[in-house]
Amino acid sequence: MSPSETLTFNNSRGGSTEVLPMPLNEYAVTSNGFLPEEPPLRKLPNPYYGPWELLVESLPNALASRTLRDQVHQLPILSTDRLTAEPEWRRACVILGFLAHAYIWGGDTAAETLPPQITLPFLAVTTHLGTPPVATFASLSLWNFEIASTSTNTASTPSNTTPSTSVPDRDLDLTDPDALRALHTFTGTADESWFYMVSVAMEAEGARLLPVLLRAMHALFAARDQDVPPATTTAAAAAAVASRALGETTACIGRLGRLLDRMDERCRPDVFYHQIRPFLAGSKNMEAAGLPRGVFYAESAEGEGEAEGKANGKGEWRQLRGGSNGQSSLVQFLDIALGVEHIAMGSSNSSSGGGGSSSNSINSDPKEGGGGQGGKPAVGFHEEVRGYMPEPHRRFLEDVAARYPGGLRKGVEELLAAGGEGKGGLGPELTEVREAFQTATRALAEFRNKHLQMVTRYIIIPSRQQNTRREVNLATASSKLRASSSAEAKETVPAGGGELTGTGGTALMPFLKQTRDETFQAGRLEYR
Ligand code: HEM
Repeated sequence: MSPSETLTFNNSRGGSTEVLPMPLNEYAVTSNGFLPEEPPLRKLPNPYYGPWELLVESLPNALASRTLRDQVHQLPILSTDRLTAEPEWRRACVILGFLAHAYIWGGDTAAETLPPQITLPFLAVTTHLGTPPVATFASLSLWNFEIASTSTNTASTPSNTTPSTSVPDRDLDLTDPDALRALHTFTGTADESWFYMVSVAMEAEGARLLPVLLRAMHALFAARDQDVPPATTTAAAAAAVASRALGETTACIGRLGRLLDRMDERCRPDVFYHQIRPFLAGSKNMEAAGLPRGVFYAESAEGEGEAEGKANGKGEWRQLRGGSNGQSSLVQFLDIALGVEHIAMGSSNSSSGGGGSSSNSINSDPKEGGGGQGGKPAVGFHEEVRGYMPEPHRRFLEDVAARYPGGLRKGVEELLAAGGEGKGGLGPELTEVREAFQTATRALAEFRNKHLQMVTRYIIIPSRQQNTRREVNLATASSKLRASSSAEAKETVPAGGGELTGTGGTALMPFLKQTRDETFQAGRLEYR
């Protein structure tokens, strides 16, 4: 399809039909952006799945009483044959993601083997949805919310009276985290629900930018592709569309930042670090937490002995990242649209100056972890975590990037190159679009700065406080020693020494600072 062709997108909110350059509904992108159009199912309708529902409903109690693993062993191995519509598959993914992480991290030591009661259906469900078999941003946040204010399922409502779906209400404002509640948590705390719901509200807030930025990229690329002299009304009109879109982007990123600030209202840093975060951990780079080989996904009862070297039953060792907001498609969309480029840490092009893959590298293969070595090309965090997004969202990002390479940065640079000073033509429009672009990239970089400060409050500072809990979990495991002499790394040293890492072994602060700096960098246009 050429850039000038358009397809329609039926925006069910308000019933209006917008003309957009890409068919968003083919990418499971809705009027709520990467969130589903309707609130997620609160219960699988087929009573066959009752045993899963019962267990996930009582998850915090089962974890607190240390009975979760026994209860999982008593589950029947359920087939996915009775899942029909997409919301049911997503609901199953939410349930199994919570059960899997609760099973692995809900004991005195980490469980090296995931039993077939979880593994078999989880593999089938995640194959269907195109995600790895692990809790992801999608299963923890995008598909795990309900409307608190209109819901009949209050905390005191027994689960057997819970209706199978939330009440759809098109006027509901998903951008208000006060109106939302997580369907499931590990800890049963309001802190954990708030942590997920702030993210949902941000996704809803950012949803409006998807059509706006697509139209702007479309306008600039279409103007460029028209074989006409630079200083035309087409180019001027395109510059005006882009300026407006960038203005909206700046305002929206400001609102995203204000939502991020609201995290502190109900999610306490010590609760996050010591109680919630341990359950979000994955199985990659988790040697210190007792998972040197990752987790064995047993596909038969015999396979359960594999971790102890007892049997050669069916199954597979997997090393996967844990759930992280870093898997948000919205932020990656903003990067693509603004032309922000992230270089894999440790690759030779790295702006942080590293050469080749290093021990602090966040490079890895999405399925196996630890890549970027042994001659394999370096894969950066952002590229890697695309493998943790639902398949249609990943495809959407890839298609947008392929269709508009370099995004608005490239589009604006080309306008400036073609119609810049001394070439006549687009004077004020050019100045306006250049400034709008620079303001928008600065807003995104400042958003990342805010996020950095949040990581300091929620991870760095609590990591320096003594953990009195006896579980082996990410809170303790992530503080493992990492050889590093850089000044930045020293800032991140926790109480016992060493460098803090993210959910997939990321050298945390250097990585986040590099990501922020690359965002600022995009604002330094090649043509001024
Ligand atoms: C208590 C709140 C939060 C903490 C402690 C936190 C922590 C982290 C950590 C440790 C990473 C490094 C990568 C990883 O380990 O997966 C990360 C990355 C990231 N986080 Fe957060 N995060 C928080 C909230 C959020 C929210 C609400 C968003 C909403 C979009 C977000 C977006 C991102 C993004 C996009 C990345 C990837 C790096 C980038 O592109 O800038 N985070 N975060």
